[in-house]
Amino acid sequence: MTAKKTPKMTSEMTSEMTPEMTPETVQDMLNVSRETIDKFAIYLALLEKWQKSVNLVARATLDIAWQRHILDSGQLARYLPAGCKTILDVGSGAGFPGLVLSIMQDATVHMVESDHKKTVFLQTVIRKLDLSAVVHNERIESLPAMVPDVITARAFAPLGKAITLLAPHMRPDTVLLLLKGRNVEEELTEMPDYPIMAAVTYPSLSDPEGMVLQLTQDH
Ligand SMILES: C[S@@+](CC[C@H](N)C(=O)[O-])C[C@H]1O[C@@H](n2cnc3c(N)ncnc32)[C@H](O)[C@@H]1O
Repeated sequence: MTAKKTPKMTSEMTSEMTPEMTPETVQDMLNVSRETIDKFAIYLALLEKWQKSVNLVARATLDIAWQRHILDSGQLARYLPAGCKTILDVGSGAGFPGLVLSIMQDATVHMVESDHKKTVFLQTVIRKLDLSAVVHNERIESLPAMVPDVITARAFAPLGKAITLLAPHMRPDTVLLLLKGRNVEEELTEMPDYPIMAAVTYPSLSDPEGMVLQLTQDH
């Protein structure tokens, strides 16, 4: 590990947030096919069905799932590096953003989730949609090093803790894409001693207070 460098912060793009989002609006914003939207619809129908017996997401978000879960997760696709083949999604929960990216992308998505019931749900969606995704029912702390092209996470851990836990899985060109809240700048000042040199934030397309945080490393 080398000395910590002050992250460079830049802010790009304007929010395209709109109220009452329909699947068609999300299709336009994510620039995906009708077939992809149909797969999202099957996924959300399974989520709604399973939510009756397993607490997968906050109940209040089910009515706004296209915006809160599909768009929120799917917006990360535009920040994936060209040729991205492997994604590690940590603390996947009900599959946000990991399963959404798996539906959208020609990449293998590894999802790490410590809760057994949630992993059974993830496996069910993977089978139903025949996705190229793998579920690891364990804590990230005990997962053998994965060194993927990209690591993603939403609502997993504060930035400092997340980087410490993810460090064993990062090679020099691994990109981190994290969905964060409005306190992201505060969290950036608390980063551990790790050679991350550039932090770029993008306003969220789905959440007026949210941010996409892209972290790349010193080579
Ligand atoms: C707040 S939920 C977020 C789930 C999903 N990413 C989302 O945004 O909807 C955090 C998830 O991370 C899982 N989790 C927490 N600590 C973990 C760890 N150390 N390793 C793997 N999974 C973990 C929890 O079981 C939970 O499902």
